[in-house]
Amino acid sequence: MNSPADVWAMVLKLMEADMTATTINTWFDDAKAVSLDAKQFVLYTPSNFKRDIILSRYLPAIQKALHELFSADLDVLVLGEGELERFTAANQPPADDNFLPGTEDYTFERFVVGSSNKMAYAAARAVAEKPAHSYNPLFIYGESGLGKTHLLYAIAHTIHRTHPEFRVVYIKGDAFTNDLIQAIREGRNPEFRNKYRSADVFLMDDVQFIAGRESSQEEMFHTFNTLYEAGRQIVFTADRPPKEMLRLDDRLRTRFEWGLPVDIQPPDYETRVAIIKNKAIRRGINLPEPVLQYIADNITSNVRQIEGTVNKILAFQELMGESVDVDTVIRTVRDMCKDKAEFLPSPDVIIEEVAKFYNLDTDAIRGQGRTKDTALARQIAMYQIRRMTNLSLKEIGKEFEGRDHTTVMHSIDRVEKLMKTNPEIAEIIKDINANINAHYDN
Ligand SMILES: Nc1ncnc2c1ncn2[C@@H]1O[C@H](COP(=O)(O)OP(=O)(O)OP(=O)(O)O)[C@@H](O)[C@H]1O
Repeated sequence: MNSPADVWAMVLKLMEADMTATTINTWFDDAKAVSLDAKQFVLYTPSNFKRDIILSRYLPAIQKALHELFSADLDVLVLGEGELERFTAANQPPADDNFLPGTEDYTFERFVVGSSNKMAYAAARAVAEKPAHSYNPLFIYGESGLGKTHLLYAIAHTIHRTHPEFRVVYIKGDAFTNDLIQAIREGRNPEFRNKYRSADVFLMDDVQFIAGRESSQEEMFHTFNTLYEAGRQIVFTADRPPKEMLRLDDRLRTRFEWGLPVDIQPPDYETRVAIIKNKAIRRGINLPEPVLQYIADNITSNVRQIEGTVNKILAFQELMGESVDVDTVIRTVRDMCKDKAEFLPSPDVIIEEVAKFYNLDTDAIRGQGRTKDTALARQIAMYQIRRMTNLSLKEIGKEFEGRDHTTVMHSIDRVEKLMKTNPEIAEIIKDINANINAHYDN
């Protein structure tokens, strides 16, 4: 079935036969199709004056065009200023739990608190217990795998339990961007807006992904204002504080800083021990003290990695049915570290991530695409492959339809220079880097 926007484009085309282009431009330039079903077609124009003219003069023409398209008589509803929000709210499908993250593991009770995360934990709890009372927005930042998503889910679950009537919207920054692109493509902008702007609690994970993306930032700005003015709770997480998001709009940056920015640091030794104990005990296993200490001493920066190690050891213990000794643990931990050191991303993944970042096709990057963006994306991809793999210049050239090794060298040179003079490029490369590494997180 065609989208309402497609149908509206066809209606305009049909009406062109009976109307001048000026008439169409004057009365329909900012009209947008809102919805279409078997009985009704809904149109919106931001001006009440235009709505009245459309209704009094052009309704029969629209109905006639629709009849030609569908061989059926459809009701036509034309919405004016302020009516769109009411219409979408009234016609919205009942709030479902799709927006609510599924996992029950991520609760406050299962979050181990230590000096590195106690501020973030306390702020998240305060927000969950009294939404929109204390910190709004709450902005939690820190490196990957330190518990930001865990806290966000915990907020979602707590509020869902205490206020089942609240609409809790959870979305990742990149999913927001994708959703927006799709909504624009399908002419579903009002639906998109309504989905996010009608939230009682709005949780956005990894908001850094919207930085540098114009339409996402624009949408976020209005979403933020609507929610904030309506007194709704907003929480963001990101891998860095707002002031370090160089490609973020200033007006968003200031808003992100309005409430409480709070960081999560890598856990200290005591917290690491507590996390390991906690994960083991929940699986009904008591790890001997030296084992705990060995893991806590050697896996230091990332809770996700600690979890991975503990899971491996517990699986081993469950399989063998006996208590693990320190030697086995040492071998497991060494293997984990060795895997890390020896792992090299593949050129395919690197090119794929650069392409995704620039919204390009991988073929365009590998091949002959000549736009400014494609050329820069290609140079960045070459630079990243050189930096992240062991490939020679010649081998890198082969990845790009057999380009010469001097071309590769010049590209890498150019990116290195750009990184020194243009902080935005340095930031973009950092982002792409993180996305590439995310493929290999365990
Ligand atoms: N303090 C903690 N207590 C218990 N588990 C934790 C703690 N911190 C993190 N974890 C666990 O570590 C894993 C990684 O955490 P999480 O996904 O929340 O990280 P993140 O900061 O959102 O990372 P990313 O930025 O990569 O999404 C999860 O399984 C989470 O439950």
